[in-house]
Amino acid sequence: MTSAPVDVLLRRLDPEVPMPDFAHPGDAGCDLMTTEAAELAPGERTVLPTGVSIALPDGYAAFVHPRSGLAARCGVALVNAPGTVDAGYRGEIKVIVVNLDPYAPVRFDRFDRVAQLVVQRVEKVRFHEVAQLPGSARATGGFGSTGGHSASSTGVADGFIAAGSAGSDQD
Ligand SMILES: O=c1ccn([C@H]2C[C@H](O)[C@@H](COP(=O)(O)OP(=O)(O)OP(=O)(O)O)O2)c(=O)[nH]1
Ligand SMILES: [Mg+2]
Repeated sequence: MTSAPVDVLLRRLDPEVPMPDFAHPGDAGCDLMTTEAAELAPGERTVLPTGVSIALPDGYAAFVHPRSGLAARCGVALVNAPGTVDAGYRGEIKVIVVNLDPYAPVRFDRFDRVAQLVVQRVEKVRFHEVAQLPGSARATGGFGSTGGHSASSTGVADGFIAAGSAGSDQD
């Protein structure tokens, strides 16, 4: 059984940009296109405009995800993946791309599909401060506490995580 689609208002800021579309029934994401051509050197990043803005219903958010084909073929990633589009955001949806290929530049032409947008229901949350959290089987274990992999990066193994990055383990 398929559920009824969620209605999302969409404004085209570029009159020539095609409407976002789902390639197949059941696809989670619809592709976002860049309205500006760009070329990125290895390691370079930029913010690409998509020519669309949306109004999501209350209780929803949209997430800007990478496209796996671009990632596999060209090493293109989204710096903030997944980007979060808040229900109240009325500005142009933008895509923050980075060329992770160490050697080859990557070129985007106008209307190339650069990312995909996934609309999801999100819970409303209220925080209640407590002195102690209820116990759980995992407790404070994380960051590889269950083992099962042998990969290691010199930086992390030697403790060279930049000061100010997340990761203090308070309980
Ligand atoms: O990939 C993205 C991520 C965000 N946005 C837009 C929609 C989102 O609602 C707004 C703010 O995003 P976010 O909260 O991630 O950025 P911030 O740096 O926290 O900005 P702000 O202080 O405006 O919340 O920017 C995009 O267009 N593309
Ligand atoms: Mg924010």
